[in-house]
Amino acid sequence: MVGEPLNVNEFQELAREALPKMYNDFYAGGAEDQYTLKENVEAFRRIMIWPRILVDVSRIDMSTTVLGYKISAPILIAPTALHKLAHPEGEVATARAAAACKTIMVLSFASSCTVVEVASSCQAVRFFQLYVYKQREIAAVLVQRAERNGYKALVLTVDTPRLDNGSNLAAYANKAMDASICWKDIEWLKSITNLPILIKGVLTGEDAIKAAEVGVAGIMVSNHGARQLDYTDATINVLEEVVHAVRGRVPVFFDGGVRRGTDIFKALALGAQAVLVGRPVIFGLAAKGEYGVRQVIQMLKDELELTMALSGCPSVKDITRRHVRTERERLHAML
Ligand SMILES: Cc1cc2nc3c(=O)[nH]c(=O)nc-3n(C[C@H](O)[C@H](O)[C@H](O)COP(=O)(O)O)c2cc1C
Ligand SMILES: CCCCCCC(=O)C(=O)O
Repeated sequence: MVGEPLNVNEFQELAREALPKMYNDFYAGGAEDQYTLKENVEAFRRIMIWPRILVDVSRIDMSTTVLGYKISAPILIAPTALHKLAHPEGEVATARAAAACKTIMVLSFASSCTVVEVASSCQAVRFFQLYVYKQREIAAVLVQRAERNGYKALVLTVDTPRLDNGSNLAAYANKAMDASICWKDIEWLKSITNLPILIKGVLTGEDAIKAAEVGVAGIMVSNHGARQLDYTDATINVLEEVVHAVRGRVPVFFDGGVRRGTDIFKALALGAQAVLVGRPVIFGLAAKGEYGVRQVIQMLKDELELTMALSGCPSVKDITRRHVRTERERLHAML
């Protein structure tokens, strides 16, 4: 590739050129046939935007709040493992980019920089993503360390009772992590922390209702970037079911396949409070370190701002369900 990347997708090619094949495969790949990996992106393309005209869009305000923390735009950094494979500065560089962009980074449990290194690298709101060891006392130590170091929420990832990529990391995780975790364990987690708990990996209305009932502070609709169970539906296709089931009791966040500002607009229109971005951040980091992550987030912000202006939405609150039509709705309208 020659020249500067023009959009987030072009960072994937830059990362492929920069990384050893094994690392790139780890970051870019999905589970098995990679059907859901493709669908996470493709499903966005089947949702159309219905713009409104003659609205004053001379000023666009993308800011929003997540668990009470103000951020510049509804775009968070998803937890992803092992950033030092992408760049020697690893998660510290990603955290600095998040701070510069005034957004929140969710630090992966499998971070290659320590919780303390990342916390002391810059001022920003950070959340900590958790997998639970069979030895619960280790989980308690990790949670309390995150709390002591100023992380503001726990993100419990629940779609990984087993990891599915055949790597040594997966073998280790399968041995060490607790596949018996179930709904009652949310009570246990609440008993060892004062932090709000978000649950990541919800894909059905039924589970969203249970999550709201056990008192989580937020729900993340996610299929783990299509790295776990192949042939789950694209996350954008299940978002609305979750939003309806939750009935506003807790905020719903979204990830999977977000590559354009229009994708973010569509997710917000379907009820997400904010989106999280996984691979594009790693691709930015691999291509250009901290600056690359900043560029990726800035591109998404610029695209979202343009989409809002052209759709007649001066603030994120103005983005409504009426601003998008799903494929099903368009087919239905033909009858
Ligand atoms: C290389 C890689 C590593 C990941 N590691 C984690 C992890 O450690 N914890 C976790 O909860 N999710 C992990 N995820 C899933 C992301 O948090 C997120 O759900 C997903 O990447 C979103 O999809 P996207 O990559 O299409 O944006 C990982 C994803 C990738 C691509
Ligand atoms: C104990 C390490 C677990 C690493 C899991 C990384 C991950 O979630 C991924 O998708 O890769």
